[in-house]
Amino acid sequence: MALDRISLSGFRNHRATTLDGTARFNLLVGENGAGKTNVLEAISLFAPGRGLRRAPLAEMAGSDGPGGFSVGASLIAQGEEPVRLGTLAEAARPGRRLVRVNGAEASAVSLGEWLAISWLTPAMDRLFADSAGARRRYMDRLTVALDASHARNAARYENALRERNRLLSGDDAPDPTWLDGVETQMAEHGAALASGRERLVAALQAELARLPSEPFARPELTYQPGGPTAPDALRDALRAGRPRERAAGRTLTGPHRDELAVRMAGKQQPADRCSTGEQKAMLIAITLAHAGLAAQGRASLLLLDEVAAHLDPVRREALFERLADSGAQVWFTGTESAPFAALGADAAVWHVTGGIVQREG
Ligand SMILES: Nc1ncnc2c1ncn2[C@@H]1O[C@H](COP(=O)(O)OP(=O)(O)OP(=O)(O)O)[C@@H](O)[C@H]1O
Repeated sequence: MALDRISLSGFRNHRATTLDGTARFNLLVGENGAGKTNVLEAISLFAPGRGLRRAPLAEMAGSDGPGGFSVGASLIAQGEEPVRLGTLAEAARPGRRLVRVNGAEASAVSLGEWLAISWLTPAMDRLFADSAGARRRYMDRLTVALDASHARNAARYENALRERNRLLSGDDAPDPTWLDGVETQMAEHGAALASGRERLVAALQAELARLPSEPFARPELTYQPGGPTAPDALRDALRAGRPRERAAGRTLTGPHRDELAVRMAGKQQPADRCSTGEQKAMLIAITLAHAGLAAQGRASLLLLDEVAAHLDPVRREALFERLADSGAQVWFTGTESAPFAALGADAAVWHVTGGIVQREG
């Protein structure tokens, strides 16, 4: 299964772009600022959530258009009717993204029944050095691709956490009955959130352990919970922590303090102290492991923004081999096509210039 026809209308600098007859490997080539990443971002909207740049919808609407956008695609599976997928934002309904499957309105979460999308972008290069919050968001994004209900657990926990922090930081002493109710919510959704992250990291770790550690540095991942992970234990910890947390004015235990610890296999130092190239190699390894886990009989898409051109020839070839084994439909961006020559006839080359896309040949 793969996306066959993709169309962008009023999306950033793409007024009306259609990519017809996409291939197993697709290379978007063009100068800086041409609109290559914009195509990847549009495709990423077929995953539940905020897309590859985490941008607000209004920002994605073309600045010279009416203030909305639409992205459509057809998904083909051998011997079956194509499935038409669409997502759009309308100027009249700010902040709301509509999803359509075969013309009928659907939820963003339902897109996960059809597609699993993984991506790697230059913005993720700082993931290991960034704040723990960035790694929590990363864990959540990867978990949602495996289990869409994780997004609901995360949102409900966040809401309850915000409410508890509001109560703790108020001028008046918080009402204990109100706190009881909020903590029960936090315990239920927080335990589900923690268990989703824990399962993700265990599954990724198992997948990574099967891969050779050459030529891509293999990361070792550990999930470090920010509090008890069982509902009762979390509720007890929250209750016991009330005096201290009232003094601090915020909640100090729970999955909002989780951490994803990463180090390179065979090295003791944490990932943020590894070289830039080693960090990139570990990110590639995690992305490929995740794509392998996420596929589960669905169409698997990998969006690799400016990845291949930064690899040396040995690693680039190894990446292409692993991608060929993965079964995923792959979308690369690059400023030139030469680094992708080894993909040969399996790759479609799409030239992007000022928001206009043309297929080579
Ligand atoms: N809402 C918008 N409306 C119109 N144009 C936009 C909008 N948002 C971004 N752009 C334009 O899109 C272009 C950037 O596109 P994109 O990030 O896809 O470039 P790219 O080809 O990936 O470049 P690079 O190789 O530098 O990463 C810029 O020219 C920017 O001005």
